Amino acid sequence: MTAISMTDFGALPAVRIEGPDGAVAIVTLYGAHLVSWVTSDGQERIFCSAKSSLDGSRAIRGGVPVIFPQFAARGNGMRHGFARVSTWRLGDNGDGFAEFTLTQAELAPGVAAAWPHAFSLTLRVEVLLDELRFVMAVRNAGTAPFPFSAALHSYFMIDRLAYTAIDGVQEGEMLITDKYDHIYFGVERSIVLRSGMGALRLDQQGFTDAVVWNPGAADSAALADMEGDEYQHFVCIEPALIEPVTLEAGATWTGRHQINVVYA
Ligand SMILES: O=P(O)(O)OC[C@H]1O[C@@H](O)[C@H](O)[C@@H](O)[C@@H]1O
Repeated sequence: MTAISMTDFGALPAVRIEGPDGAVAIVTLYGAHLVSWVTSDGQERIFCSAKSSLDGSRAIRGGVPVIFPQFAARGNGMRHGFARVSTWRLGDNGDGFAEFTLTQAELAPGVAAAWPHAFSLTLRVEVLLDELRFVMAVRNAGTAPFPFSAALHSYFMIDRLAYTAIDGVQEGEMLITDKYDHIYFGVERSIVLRSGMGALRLDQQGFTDAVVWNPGAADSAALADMEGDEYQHFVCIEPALIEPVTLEAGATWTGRHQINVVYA
């Protein structure tokens, strides 16, 4: 059985997507936020903080936040955009996949007034054999162009930072021991994340850049929604479109991200 069903994650309504090999992903309607991906070997691959709000009062800390239409504080709007704090609608769905949609109509009135563009955002989440696949599409449904940035701010679970290496973002293997926050522009290769929990291969199309982030001990202690040494147990590797792209009226931009389990 590879169907989808409704569930809860904390106080948030969510969609459970089961793949052909028994892998399961959970996506909350709040943010179209993937909060869990358990592969067929029973291993959780995605980090979510034990202190995260799970009631829609603020963005979820962990999972795969959808960043749109602004990256971080690079603009005058809401930090990392409004998509992660808006409630999306469940759209087309079937065996092993679900699509989520957000348009101007779903936005809180203040948010819609601050970003007055007719848009349609779709996120397709598909659970395949040892693979998680995202397709994010932004459509300009209005009559004038608008600029946007986008990212899938993926928090990957690792056992410890010290046992973790990232390949494919720079020359040679990259190691993180504490705070790290860097944008790699023009990523063209597969990225491989290796940790004591095995390896994941990350591929992206449409997203031109990748952000690698970990808050380290000091910044993590300052985050109200992260506890203790949790920063040791994730690394964010985010397919991103950092420099705003102008989308013409009627046009659609598509970004894709595939995460594959790599067996040695
Ligand atoms: O705390 P937020 O808004 O979820 O942002 C987390 C991090 O997101 C990353 O994408 C940024 O590069 C970091 O600078 C930022 O701290």
